[in-house]
Amino acid sequence: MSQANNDMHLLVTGANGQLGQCLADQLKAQGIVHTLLSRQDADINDTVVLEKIVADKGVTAIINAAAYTAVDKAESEPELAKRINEDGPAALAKLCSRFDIPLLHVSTDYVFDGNNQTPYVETDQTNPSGVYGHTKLNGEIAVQRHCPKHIILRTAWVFSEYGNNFMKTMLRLAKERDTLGVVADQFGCPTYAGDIAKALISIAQQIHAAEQDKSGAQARYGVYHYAGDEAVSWHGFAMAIFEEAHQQGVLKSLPTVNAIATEAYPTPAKRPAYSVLSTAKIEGDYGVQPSEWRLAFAILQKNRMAM
Ligand SMILES: NC(=O)C1=CN([C@@H]2O[C@H](COP(=O)(O)OP(=O)(O)OC[C@H]3O[C@@H](n4cnc5c(N)ncnc54)[C@H](OP(=O)(O)O)[C@@H]3O)[C@@H](O)[C@H]2O)C=CC1
Ligand SMILES: Cc1cn([C@H]2C[C@H](O)[C@@H](COP(=O)(O)OP(=O)(O)O[C@H]3O[C@@H](C)C(=O)[C@@H](O)[C@H]3O)O2)c(=O)[nH]c1=O
Repeated sequence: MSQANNDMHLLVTGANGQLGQCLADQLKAQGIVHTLLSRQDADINDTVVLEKIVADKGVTAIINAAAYTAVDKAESEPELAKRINEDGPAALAKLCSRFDIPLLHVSTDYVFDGNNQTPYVETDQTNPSGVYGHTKLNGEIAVQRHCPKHIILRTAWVFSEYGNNFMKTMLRLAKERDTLGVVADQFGCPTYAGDIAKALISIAQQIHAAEQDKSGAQARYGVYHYAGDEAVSWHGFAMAIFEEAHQQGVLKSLPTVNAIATEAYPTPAKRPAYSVLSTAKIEGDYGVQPSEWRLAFAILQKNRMAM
């Protein structure tokens, strides 16, 4: 069931999530032929429905933006998290393999334990701490096992104008309270979902071109890290959010933001203390630049799109 010599047609699962909606915006803006599937349209585990869509539409690659992303809730719903983060990607990988098309799957910095002191590269040892990270890692393993033509894009600390994210939580809390406590001993790289969408589409286009290239150019598959260009603590991220929001007039006054230790903010799931991702490999192989998260954030604030 090969899809060779077709025009590119991207299928996006999880289309109502924050990454899914950014993908939809970019695909429409770039005039790329695509099909968007929300959970209501098709569950990623429902291979009968998905197989028909791939065949009928001549899909040439799938981008899986569907996931279970409630990090703390996953600790009490491990079976549901497994179904969405492991079984779903496994089903998609088998489907892509049957059609001989690439699967671009999205994963997380939470596959690492956070004990590194230098940015994580793709070959570093994984060792997730919580259910979410465990299920995401098992999803990666399933994709690698079942679909040779895979891109696993690990990203981190995602924010956007859509859905739920740390930026929106902070802006909401700043309206409700004068004082907040935010952990200052966990470090990572905020990443704008719109930039992840651009990165995924660019990779899909480059793979498609290589697959069509009769000269023998090879598509590069494997695990890639993609994240923001500057590492901060959650406290640093919160300060950046508030300062920009204040400057743009979104917040009338700055809240007091206390820098606290992880122990002072107990959560059901343990998070990595350090999950900075090196983006050197994706820059080298695909020419994709890291997310300029402060710039993206400023644009969202300026356009009043961050509330
Ligand atoms: N958010 C973050 O900070 C980070 C996210 N990531 C990864 O990035 C990817 C995108 O995350 P993000 O956009 O933030 O996630 P969201 O939670 O915003 O979106 C996930 C989407 O998946 C859908 N979904 C859930 N279960 C199924 C299912 N069984 N079948 C079809 N669709 C389903 C959800 O539908 P519904 O709305 O109906 O629940 C939701 O629309 C995920 O792989 C995530 O693990 C990586 C690092 C950081
Ligand atoms: C709301 C809040 C959170 N925190 C802390 C808790 C936690 O350590 C950190 C981040 O909190 P959140 O629960 O909002 O973020 P969290 O859900 O851990 O975000 C993660 O989501 C998943 C999907 C990923 O893949 C990760 O890359 C990462 O983005 O901030 C505070 O210290 N004070 C606060 O008021």
